[in-house]
Amino acid sequence: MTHTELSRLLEQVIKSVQDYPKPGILFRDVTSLMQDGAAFAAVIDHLKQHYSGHGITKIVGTESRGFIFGAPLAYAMGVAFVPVRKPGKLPRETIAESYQLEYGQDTLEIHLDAIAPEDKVLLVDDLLATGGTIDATTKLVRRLGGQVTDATFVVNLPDLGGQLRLEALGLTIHSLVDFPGH
Ligand SMILES: O=P(O)(O)OC[C@H]1O[C@H](OP(=O)(O)OP(=O)(O)O)[C@H](O)[C@@H]1O
Ligand SMILES: Nc1ncnc2[nH]cnc12
Repeated sequence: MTHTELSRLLEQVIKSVQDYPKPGILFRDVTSLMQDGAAFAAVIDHLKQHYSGHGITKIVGTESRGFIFGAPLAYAMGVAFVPVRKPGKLPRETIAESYQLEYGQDTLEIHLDAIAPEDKVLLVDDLLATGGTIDATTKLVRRLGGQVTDATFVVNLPDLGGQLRLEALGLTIHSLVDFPGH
């Protein structure tokens, strides 16, 4: 399946919910994509192919929807998966970064021993909005000495500016479908 064909499929299977979780937010719901096994597999297969030969050693996925795409991609690529979690969820020693969301503020944590300096890390999340989540995740991985050059998303909301924000951090962004507006 080409990137264009996959984009068209994702436009059809990802449902939109007006005013969730707050008035004014148009929520792009990837659970409707996961309910379609062929579409879910097409996403993972595409990303595996896209990143083959990039020398990726670890995938970092951000709680919670980043786990849904990051873990199967890590399995498919035969590399490690590292979860970045919301506060107080990781049992061993962590470092933390706070960030702004489209609809709130939060903190993310990573285990101190999860990244080694030689690691080449791919960041995975379901959706790119303002970029705050992956900005914070990039900082966590870089503080541990990991190399981060790429981040991938199923959905990009280009009008929220996340892609430009992450490109300013030196990341190359690959996303599968763009939805205009907020
Ligand atoms: O680009 P940003 O403006 O940071 O927004 C995108 C982030 O927001 C959502 O996660 P959320 O924090 O709602 O958590 P969830 O995955 O646990 O639902 C989404 O899954 C991304 O991680
Ligand atoms: N509009 C949106 N839809 C789904 N998840 C989101 N995370 C941040 N903004 C979002």
